[in-house]
Amino acid sequence: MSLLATVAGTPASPRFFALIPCAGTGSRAGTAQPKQYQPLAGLPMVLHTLAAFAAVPRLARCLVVVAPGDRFLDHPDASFSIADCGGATRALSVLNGLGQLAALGAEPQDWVLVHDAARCLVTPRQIEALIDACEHDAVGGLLAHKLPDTLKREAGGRVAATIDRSDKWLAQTPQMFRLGALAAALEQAGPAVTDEAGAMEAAGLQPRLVPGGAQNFKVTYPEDFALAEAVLRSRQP
Ligand SMILES: Nc1ccn([C@@H]2O[C@H](COP(=O)(O)OP(=O)(O)OP(=O)(O)O)[C@@H](O)[C@H]2O)c(=O)n1
Ligand SMILES: C[C@](O)(CO)[C@H](O)COP(=O)(O)O
Repeated sequence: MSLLATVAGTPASPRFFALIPCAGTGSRAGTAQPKQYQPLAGLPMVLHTLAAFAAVPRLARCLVVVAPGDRFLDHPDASFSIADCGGATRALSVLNGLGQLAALGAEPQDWVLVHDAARCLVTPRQIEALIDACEHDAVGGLLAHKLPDTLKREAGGRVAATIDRSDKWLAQTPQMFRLGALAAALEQAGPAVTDEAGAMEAAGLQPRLVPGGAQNFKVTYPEDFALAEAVLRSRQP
């Protein structure tokens, strides 16, 4: 037990941090600038993402990881911190961001909620639901969406089989794990792992699946922008 915890008489509670990987190029989106900076309903996409996290009082700090030299978000009174330590893959951007959080005072036992800048439709209620479901969990977990459609396996442009979908989920973000365990798992898994849960699974752990929702999709392809814009406008008063 740390000195602080001994003095206070109770174990120090882990804190909650948000880490937003925002250093991708958005190659599938076909936009001139990285997709996370495209205007949507009057604001750059990532500012919608950050507004959702700013509305969760339990978060101690939100760190945005951008590409080296990226000054798009520089702002003196921002409710978030920025580190231009993005890497060549999402996993490297997250790993570098975890190092920055540690340098800013986050402890290995603190929780980190990693969320794609490009999932701009996440709501404060969904973030709270993930924390509520995972804060007493030994491992942590992720928002995910149960597969809504019939699932096919393809071979040469034709259906080879219909797959049982009853146990299939689409992984979303945020994904919430302890900082120390996540950093170790990402180091071990290597730069190609596509989500935090995958790194934890490779370490032999079973992250908890927490229902997200169809609207928490990742803006990935050109047609996704119009859908995201429509949802954002439908939420405006
Ligand atoms: N080297 C990278 C790659 C991705 N990301 C971030 O990870 C999130 C999810 O990744 P994805 O949608 O795959 O974004 P991109 O890699 O930018 O897209 P694409 O694969 O189409 O190039 C995005 O917010 C993206 O900015 C990152 O921080 N660093
Ligand atoms: C983390 C993620 O959003 C979960 O679905 C996803 O893996 C991000 O990257 P991808 O390259 O589009 O899979």
